[in-house]
Amino acid sequence: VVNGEEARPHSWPWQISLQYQSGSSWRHTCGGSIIAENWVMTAAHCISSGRNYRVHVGKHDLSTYEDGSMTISAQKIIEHEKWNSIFVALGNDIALIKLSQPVTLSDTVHLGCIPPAGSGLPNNYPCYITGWGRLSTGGSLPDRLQQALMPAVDYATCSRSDWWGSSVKESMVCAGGDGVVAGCNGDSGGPLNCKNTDGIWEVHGIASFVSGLGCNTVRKPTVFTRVSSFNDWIDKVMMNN
Ligand SMILES: CC(C)c1ccc(NC(=O)[C@H](Cc2ccccc2)NC(=O)[C@H](CCCC[NH3+])NC(=O)C(F)(F)F)cc1
Repeated sequence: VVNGEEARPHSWPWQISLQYQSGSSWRHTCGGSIIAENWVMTAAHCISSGRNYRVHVGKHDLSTYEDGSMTISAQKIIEHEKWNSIFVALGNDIALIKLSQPVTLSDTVHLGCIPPAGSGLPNNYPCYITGWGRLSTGGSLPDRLQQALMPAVDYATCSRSDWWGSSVKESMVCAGGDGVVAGCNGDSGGPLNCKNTDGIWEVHGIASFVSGLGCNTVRKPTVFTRVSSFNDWIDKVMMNN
């Protein structure tokens, strides 16, 4: 997250770190959200075939051991069947990870809420991006979870030609774009958190892409997979696996 701040520890208890095995150690590669005791939602572009993945839950500082945190291996990873890594602009950048064992819910490990199917966000609706992604374009990765207020940008604005144009679809959610705050590499797969009118936090987005010109590029908001376009797919996958 570029130009964010350190989150209060465990204030986003559905946020996970997706890690892959690199030799004898494990590396953070993406964020994700716990949506059921044995399911994590992330971005399809986070998944590379031939890699071994595990999920780290209940974490704040990735560099230390933290009581109540757990690492759980991925038993099965299902990418959206219409995801095409060559054409990110087509969307469907969503994957579900079935965990080898259910998480133990606690005050540092909670489920994230999926918004109602089809629910949208008005322009400028306040949301937060969270993640352990780069602190600047090409910059360093933080140890501690970052957050940033990133107002939603409606489709009418985000699809303007001087914004994302036709690269953005209605199955995506845009946020930010002020040239200051942004998601960045390593935030991929993580949540866009928005509090609904009942005061409940919902995971409205899965971080998908930012501008190749740089993470915080003005009029190039961070683009998220719109979770409320995939309620049926999510239900189907969890029922059938
Ligand atoms: C829609 C299509 C034209 C499109 C495809 C990809 C991009 N962007 C990118 O690929 C930029 C490149 C980059 C590298 C380094 C620093 C900053 C930006 N990276 C990203 O957007 C990365 C990884 C996406 C991989 C998609 N295959 N995503 C992110 O950083 C995040 F957190 F926003 F999700 C932008 C547009």
